[in-house]
Amino acid sequence: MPSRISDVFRAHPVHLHQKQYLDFNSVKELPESYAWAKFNNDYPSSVASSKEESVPVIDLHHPNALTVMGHACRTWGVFQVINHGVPEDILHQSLREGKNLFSLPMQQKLKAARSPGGISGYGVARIAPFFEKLMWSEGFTIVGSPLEHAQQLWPHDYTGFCDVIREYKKEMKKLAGRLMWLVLGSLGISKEDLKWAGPRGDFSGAAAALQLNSYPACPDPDRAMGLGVHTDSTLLTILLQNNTSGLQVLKEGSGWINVPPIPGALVINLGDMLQILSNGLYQSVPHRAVVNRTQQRLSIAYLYGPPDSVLISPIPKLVGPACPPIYRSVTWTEYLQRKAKYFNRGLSSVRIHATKNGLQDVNDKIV
Ligand SMILES: O=C(O)CCC(=O)C(=O)O
Ligand SMILES: [Fe+2]
Repeated sequence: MPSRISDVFRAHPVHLHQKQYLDFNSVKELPESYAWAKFNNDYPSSVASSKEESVPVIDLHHPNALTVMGHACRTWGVFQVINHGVPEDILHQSLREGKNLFSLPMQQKLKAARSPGGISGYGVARIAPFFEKLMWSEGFTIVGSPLEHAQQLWPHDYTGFCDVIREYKKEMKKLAGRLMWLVLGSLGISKEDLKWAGPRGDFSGAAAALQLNSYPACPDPDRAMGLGVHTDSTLLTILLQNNTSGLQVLKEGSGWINVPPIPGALVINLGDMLQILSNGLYQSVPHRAVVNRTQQRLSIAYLYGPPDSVLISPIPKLVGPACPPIYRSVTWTEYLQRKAKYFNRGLSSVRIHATKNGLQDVNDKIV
């Protein structure tokens, strides 16, 4: 069982899959192009963790929330939050809209297909080219207004979807700003230390995308993979999952740990930009999604990053002679381009003390 991150994150060669849209519901047997098991040991049934460890659950109303969050960020890079202030109604409505979307006939979904080189729309996971086998999932990405794609999906009835998505994004933006100050506060960082958070410190210029994911029931779940291991390129990601398990995080020394759905809770992942900002004190968490035989799993990821063109570098307060900056400054736009090219070596590609070839494996992460 690989329990070290370095054992799992191999350099994935790039695979140019024929663009494949599988109508998952019509498939009775796992197609060979989706069977991961024979090709490496990074498939679900080979790597279940035997340890009884669980991702911290943080009550945002608790007076100790900041301290507990600091510990969770240092040791896990992921936690769940409850009492987060987002109305349960809007969580349910968003999942329902996601379910409706993925239930549409394939030819309808393809009307809103992500164009080559495009960002928004329906399609396979963006990280697919870095894996040899295809993933048992479909996705829908929303950047900016959902209107154009919603009109393609539901020409006569798109306002319901748009209203819910707009409301959801508004709630997520508010929560993400709050979480940022808790995470940064746990490092001793205050509003004066981060000018790009804006004059009110509300991260008004922050950039974000919404990623809806569907993992259909799978005829051979032990040999399939919903979403391959990756870290998010974000500052942080707020993830809503329906009542079906599937998300797993990789914990150094422990292996894959399930992140079970808790009704009303949201999962928070730290991303690569926060690792840069915190000079490696807080690390982005490798995660993946596995599938099951009987139930469709849905998730909605709010991918939250800094304003596109702001140069992000380790916060000056966190560097000094004893801990020099590990990363050079980089905008989110540049970082996303690097991630699209180098994938799991994205962070290493902006390290200041890089190896001779300019790159290090992502897992030479600072511990
Ligand atoms: O579906 C999940 O639980 C994970 C989704 C995810 O990691 C992503 O969209 O980046
Ligand atoms: Fe992710």
